[in-house]
Amino acid sequence: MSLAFDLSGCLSARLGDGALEESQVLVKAQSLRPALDRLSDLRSAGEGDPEFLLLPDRRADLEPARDLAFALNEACDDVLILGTGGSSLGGQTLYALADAPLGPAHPRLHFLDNVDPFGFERLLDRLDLEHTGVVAVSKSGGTAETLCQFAVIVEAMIEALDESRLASRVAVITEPKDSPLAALAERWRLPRLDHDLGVGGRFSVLSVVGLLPALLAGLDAAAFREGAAAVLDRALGPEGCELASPAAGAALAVLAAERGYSQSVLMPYVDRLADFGLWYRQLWAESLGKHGKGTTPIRALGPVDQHSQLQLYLQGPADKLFTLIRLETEGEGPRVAPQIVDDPRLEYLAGRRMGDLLDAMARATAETLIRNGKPTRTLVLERLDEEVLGGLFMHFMLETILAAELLGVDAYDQPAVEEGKVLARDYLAVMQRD
Ligand SMILES: O=P(O)(O)OC[C@H]1O[C@](O)(CO)[C@@H](O)[C@@H]1O
Repeated sequence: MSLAFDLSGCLSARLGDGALEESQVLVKAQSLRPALDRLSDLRSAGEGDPEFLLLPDRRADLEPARDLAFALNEACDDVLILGTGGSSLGGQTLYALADAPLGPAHPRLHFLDNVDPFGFERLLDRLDLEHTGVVAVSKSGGTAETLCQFAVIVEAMIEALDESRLASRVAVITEPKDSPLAALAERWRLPRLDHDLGVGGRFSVLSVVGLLPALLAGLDAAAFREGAAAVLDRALGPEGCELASPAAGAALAVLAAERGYSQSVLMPYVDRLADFGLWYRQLWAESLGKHGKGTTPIRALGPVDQHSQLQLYLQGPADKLFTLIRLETEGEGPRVAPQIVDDPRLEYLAGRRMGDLLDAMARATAETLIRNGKPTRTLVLERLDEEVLGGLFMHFMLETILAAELLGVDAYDQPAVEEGKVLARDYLAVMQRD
């Protein structure tokens, strides 16, 4: 499995004089060779940082996750996945791949990643807690929003089920060390999966953090890792600096940023990848946005955002680098019956399939962006399944850490977000308790 990213729409051959030359991108990508070799050595050694690179080759950690998924599947019609940022977005993206509704064999998953009491209480009111499971995910075990959700739900579950049955419905994924969430799990002897110590939240999608929700939805967890492994093999091997590689994607983003392209739009034409854009947004933003560096990730969805954002993309500031992802859908989906649209003005639609329209829209937008001089990278997928999605995750994680390498920033920390967290606690401290 390989992902054929096409960068030609970002280069002078298509965009004209003044645009980036292919050779510039390739030279920059080549400068990442030592970094790629380091990552390759790490993978061969089977240990070291960044540990997320080792996940595609692991299987043993999936066994306890399968057991937990099986137990929750047996007991629950609904499972709430509590957590935020990297503890939620990967799972949400994987879940979007599952066919919904999933049928009696699998529970409905609800990803609660916010603390707006309105939506929270509305969902809780609708659930039958007797048949509801909860998985709280937090790498640090100390995130206020997740702990607040957890405390509220545990109390409701104790009331509905009795404390003695809590461990049959509530589980936790957190690092194997002391934390407020770990202590609560210990207090009620809740089942617990380890969040790998060396895997950052936004790099955790291929760990049990993303794969437990996938297993709950009946997806093939190992296949995600196989797809990621295939991308990794190629990215770290002799083809690692060719134009379609993550190294070239990183080089392109950094070179484009130097020319004022300070925003990066990811626009899939696939509903099932709508959440992928949210996952990518955190990955790119938190990993690169430091010391005045980084570019702003923008999540779009085609064709719907053609009718909302495209005007700006075409005639607004020339500051955006585009990545369009399309799935081959020509000839697929429901057909527009010619007898219903027997109006000459609709002749272009008569007898066409919905997938024809989607495909035509995606191709037309890519071409229009390029004709208007907007650097546009495209990826055409022949299919979308666990293997391909696993490969996409790995491609973008590699692209991100390689861009960090070029920018000279640490891809794995997010020091600036702490300030607001501390201030929020100060505000809470002076609020009245009832
Ligand atoms: O998994 P945790 O520790 O609850 O953190 C959730 C998210 O919060 C952040 O630390 C940012 O506040 C993200 O990096 C992380 O994905």
